[in-house]
Amino acid sequence: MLTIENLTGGYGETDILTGINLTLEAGEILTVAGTNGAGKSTLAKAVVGLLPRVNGRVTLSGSDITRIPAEQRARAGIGYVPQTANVFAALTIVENLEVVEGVKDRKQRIVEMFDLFPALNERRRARAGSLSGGERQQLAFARALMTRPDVIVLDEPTAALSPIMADESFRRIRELARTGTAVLLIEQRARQALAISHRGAIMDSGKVALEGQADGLLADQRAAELYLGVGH
Ligand SMILES: Nc1ncnc2c1ncn2[C@@H]1O[C@H](COP(=O)(O)OP(=O)(O)OP(=O)(O)O)[C@@H](O)[C@H]1O
Repeated sequence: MLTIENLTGGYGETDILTGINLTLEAGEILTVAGTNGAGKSTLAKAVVGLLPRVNGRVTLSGSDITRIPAEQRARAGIGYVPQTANVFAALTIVENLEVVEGVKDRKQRIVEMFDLFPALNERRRARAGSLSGGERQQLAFARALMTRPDVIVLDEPTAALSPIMADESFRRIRELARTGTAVLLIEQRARQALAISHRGAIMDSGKVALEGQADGLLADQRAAELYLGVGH
């Protein structure tokens, strides 16, 4: 579904990412973990088309998308929920869903989003600016799902959430993958994320330091000591 080959790039002249190779199949969850500043969000931006300078190749269902702009990638099937929630504060919840571009059978899709996120349905006429961090994150997630993306890139979706809400978010991500969506999941809660993932990649200094099956990484002593935090 998504392949990243020998990806190098950054914001200016300095490379932040170097030689990244990753693949993601339909219905698969790939967790990308790693220390602060390792380049996880930069990788997300490279995939969705928001990194100014990129070398290497990104393909979606076999098509090279490395050079196409973000809006076009979104239309081609890449959804993105950035780290700081992507919602319009002055619009209500329902209006935020109504303004997403490129949605087929919009009314039906909004009903489906409210089924998936009941908390949003309860507050559908509330302005997004008045929502809690967790609700805002759900709205950003719902907005990204409106177009039924084939691949969704989630940048720390549980960062603003309580442990209980984070559990709910992980459950939702798992369900989404079961419907065939490929999920690139960037997470600080690495152990929990790996527990719902098929595979994982651990980044360090702009490179993939370790990569493999999620259960293998969870059992890997070196990964545990260096990156996952022993006992967490
Ligand atoms: N807009 C930007 N312009 C220039 N450099 C940036 C920009 N955003 C991030 N960087 C740099 O890129 C490097 C990687 O940052 P990135 O945000 O990708 O890391 P991260 O792994 O997502 O970290 P965190 O877990 O803290 O979010 C850092 O050195 C950071 O300072």
